[in-house]
Amino acid sequence: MSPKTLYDKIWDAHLAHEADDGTCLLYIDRHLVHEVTSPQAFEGLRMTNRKVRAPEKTIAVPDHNVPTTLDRANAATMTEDSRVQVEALDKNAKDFGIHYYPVSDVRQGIVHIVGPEQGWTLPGMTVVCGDSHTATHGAFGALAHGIGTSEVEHVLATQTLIQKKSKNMKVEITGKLKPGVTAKDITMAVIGKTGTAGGTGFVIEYCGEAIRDLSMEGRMTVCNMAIEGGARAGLIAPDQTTYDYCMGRPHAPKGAQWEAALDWWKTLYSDDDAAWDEIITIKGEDIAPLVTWGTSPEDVLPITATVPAATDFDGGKVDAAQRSLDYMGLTPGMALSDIEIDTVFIGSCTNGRIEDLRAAAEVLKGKKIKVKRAMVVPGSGLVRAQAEEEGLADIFKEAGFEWRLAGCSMCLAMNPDQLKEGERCASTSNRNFEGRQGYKGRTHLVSPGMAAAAALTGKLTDVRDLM
Ligand SMILES: CC(C)[C@H](C(=O)O)[C@@H](O)C(=O)O
Ligand code: SF4
Repeated sequence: MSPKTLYDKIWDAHLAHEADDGTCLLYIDRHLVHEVTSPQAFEGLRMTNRKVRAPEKTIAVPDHNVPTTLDRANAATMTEDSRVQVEALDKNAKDFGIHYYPVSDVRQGIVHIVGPEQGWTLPGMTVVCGDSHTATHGAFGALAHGIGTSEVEHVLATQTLIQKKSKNMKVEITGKLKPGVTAKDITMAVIGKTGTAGGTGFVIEYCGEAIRDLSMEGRMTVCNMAIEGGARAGLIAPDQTTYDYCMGRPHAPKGAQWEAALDWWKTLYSDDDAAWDEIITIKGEDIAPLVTWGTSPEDVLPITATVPAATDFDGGKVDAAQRSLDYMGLTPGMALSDIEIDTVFIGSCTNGRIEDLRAAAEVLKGKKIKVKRAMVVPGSGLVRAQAEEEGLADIFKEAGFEWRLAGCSMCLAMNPDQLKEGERCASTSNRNFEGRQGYKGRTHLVSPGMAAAAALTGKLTDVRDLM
């Protein structure tokens, strides 16, 4: 047998049909659904009198539009558009008989946090969702693709996805990370190196000692941002860390089925002599705590650096860099650590898991924030409950953070949590595009520890100075 990458193995195991032009039909094991990209898909089924092909493999949860304040059960806190989308999901879930975690359920949260938490996402699976950050699930060694609304309809109706095979890229992070450096810094460092288009046409497998050393939470953070690097998916081969995370989850296999699953999962790695179309290597010890200065996730610099000048960039990027600097209101040459922040957001499918909250709480313990507004939005109701049990919620509240209910929140301006014009935010989310967190809002992407540090000083701050 010819050697294969992990991607090749999962692909081959799910290939239902291949046409002469290379167009393939992949079988889909899990279809995750949220309120924004699904209403028309369900409407399409209704209009043609079709059912959901595999309701037992289809899981829905509202997350993007839902308010995160304690009074959210009161629909008046939602805009009309949001209310319509969430109500449509309530109805569609019921009418089509799919698994559903409504807003009132403690298990509700961001779809990419709920799926793994409930044991829906498992190694070797194909996972899709009408959402680009579906890449997150690759942390389990699952082939996870973000899809568009017409594809959502196709998967609902057929449980298959039309795809062309991507190329294989290996991203190796060698050695150990330095203190204060996290999974978020790894994934930002990769995008800083490859650029937002570097992954185009590829599925990336992350490997190396620094990746192996990460918890599942950290691995999800890394794969989450594969999409910001342009990749079709991100993957990490499953190992004992993965099995330990999955074991005992509500929808993970049990008993003999667990043993059988484990036998298959243990075959899920890239063979030593597998062929790679591209290989990128970064030394773990070279990665510093990073921040973004511009309006693209590739605009990363170590917190110890200064704001660049547009002329520092190659011809093609000069105009974009100037526009970024103007939008962000920054002067070249100023220290990144002198940039004043008015809002801090800790949450999102990148960094809204329990370990992220622990990392932020560690920095905040016994201290008070200096920023105007800071909020922690746990990625799910269960993350929230666990953080309360561990005393993290008290640390956040005593420091001056708002302690919210689960949802996408200020990761994107689709719900009431938004930046005002000109406001500047240190955010643990994954996109710093213009207007992403609110009209004319300014976003600096950072790790949870760095977000906490910024909250304490009122400026972008090197978390290592507070450790
Ligand atoms: C709303 C949704 C389609 C979108 C995505 O696909 O990623 C959102 O989750 C985002 O992060 O921008
Ligand atoms: S948390 Fe942000 S990135 Fe993740 S799904 Fe929600 S809006 Fe998209």
